[in-house]
Amino acid sequence: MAAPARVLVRGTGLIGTSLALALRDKGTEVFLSDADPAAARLAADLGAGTVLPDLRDGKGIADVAVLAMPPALVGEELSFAQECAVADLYTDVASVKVLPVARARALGCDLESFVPGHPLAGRERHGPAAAQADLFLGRTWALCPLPETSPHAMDVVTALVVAAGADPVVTEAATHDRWVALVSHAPHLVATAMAARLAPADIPGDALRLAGQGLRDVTRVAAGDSALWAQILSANAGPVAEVVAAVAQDLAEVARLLAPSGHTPGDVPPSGAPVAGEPTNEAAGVTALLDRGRAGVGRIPGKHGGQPRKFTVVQVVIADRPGELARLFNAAGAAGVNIEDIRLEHSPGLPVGVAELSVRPDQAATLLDAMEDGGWPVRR
Ligand SMILES: NC(=O)c1ccc[n+]([C@@H]2O[C@H](COP(=O)([O-])OP(=O)(O)OC[C@H]3O[C@@H](n4cnc5c(N)ncnc54)[C@H](O)[C@@H]3O)[C@@H](O)[C@H]2O)c1
Ligand SMILES: O=C(O)C(=O)C[C@]1(C(=O)O)C=C[C@@H](O)C=C1
Repeated sequence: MAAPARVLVRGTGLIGTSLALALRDKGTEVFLSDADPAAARLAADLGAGTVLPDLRDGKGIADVAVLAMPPALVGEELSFAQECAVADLYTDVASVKVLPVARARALGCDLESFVPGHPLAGRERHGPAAAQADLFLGRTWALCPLPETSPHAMDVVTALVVAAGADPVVTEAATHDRWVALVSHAPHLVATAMAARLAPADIPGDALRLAGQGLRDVTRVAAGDSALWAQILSANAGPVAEVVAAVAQDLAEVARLLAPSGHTPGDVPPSGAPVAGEPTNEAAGVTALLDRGRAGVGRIPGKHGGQPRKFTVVQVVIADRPGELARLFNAAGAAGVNIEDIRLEHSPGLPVGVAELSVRPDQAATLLDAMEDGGWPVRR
């Protein structure tokens, strides 16, 4: 089935605007609406569609309306959108499913036309400016039809998800929430707990200058929006608490193994105690957890191949001095290469960093040549 011809995105933040951009790429006519008019305007300025200032003026404007606001508001917004009859069918993108479904049911929404959904793709940034047209490429998108959901609604919303580049997976709302507790919500808390150790009062001197990619990988998602995550975690409290307790148990056990009784880390070991590096029962316990961890990583689909992206990333080493990025952009422009996105990997205090430039795959070789000609070290 082809992508729906007309889609209304209500809530034009990171997810709503990313979806709007992806659907526009496929020729869908997209209407944008947000409780914050500036967010809808910015999404429109980014090329995501046309602003619909008031839902009450949008009767019949879309085939599908996508609700992309925080989870606790989805029920009310579904009820309002259906009252305005803005679309034939409705879906949402909230990170939890039981709560919005219960709210929609309690409010007497029409559930035949509603397909609860959740893209398993996102970023630690929010708002329309963080949107990416290829955010959903190759990612899983959970669809949780209710007993009342019509097969037609499922077909059309599935076509929307496929048009966005994602891979639909059908599951039931409560099962979805249990699974995402393990694969998304608890991981967010674990990253947060680690990042919280980096508070200024706990950091000796310049310790963070030694931070490499490991710390960045482990803590990236902890930069997410606290208000949104507080809602997600409280809406999925039971399943998340279970996973976090199990992780805490593993960590407590390792802490116990690494700090044998009577010997706190940093002390001189008591005489007769094994010398660091000597194999011990404790080391075997730690290794067992490390092995379980390695096996777990191996089970994550796509982890090794990476997610397919629409753009090729070119890495360029740049000096940390004023005007360097401008020089880089000018050189790319002079070579006729359009930079679609940029990310800087840079450790504070170091004289160089790495600019990761996303470009269309057919422009990558030209950019690499231009960078080399300009004297920048590149990674081929
Ligand atoms: N951030 C992620 O990584 C991610 C991934 C998958 C799903 N989600 C889900 O997507 C939804 C949106 O998250 P986001 O990251 O795009 O957040 P965001 O903050 O970037 O965007 C949310 C937008 O909703 C608008 N909004 C708030 N209340 C509204 C209302 N009552 N009516 C209309 N608009 C309203 C806000 O003004 C904002 O523009 C959430 O339900 C979240 O759980 C987020
Ligand atoms: O990659 C990120 O930054 C995310 O936070 C994405 C992520 C995830 O855990 O995978 C987070 C919450 C969403 O509901 C879906 C996706």
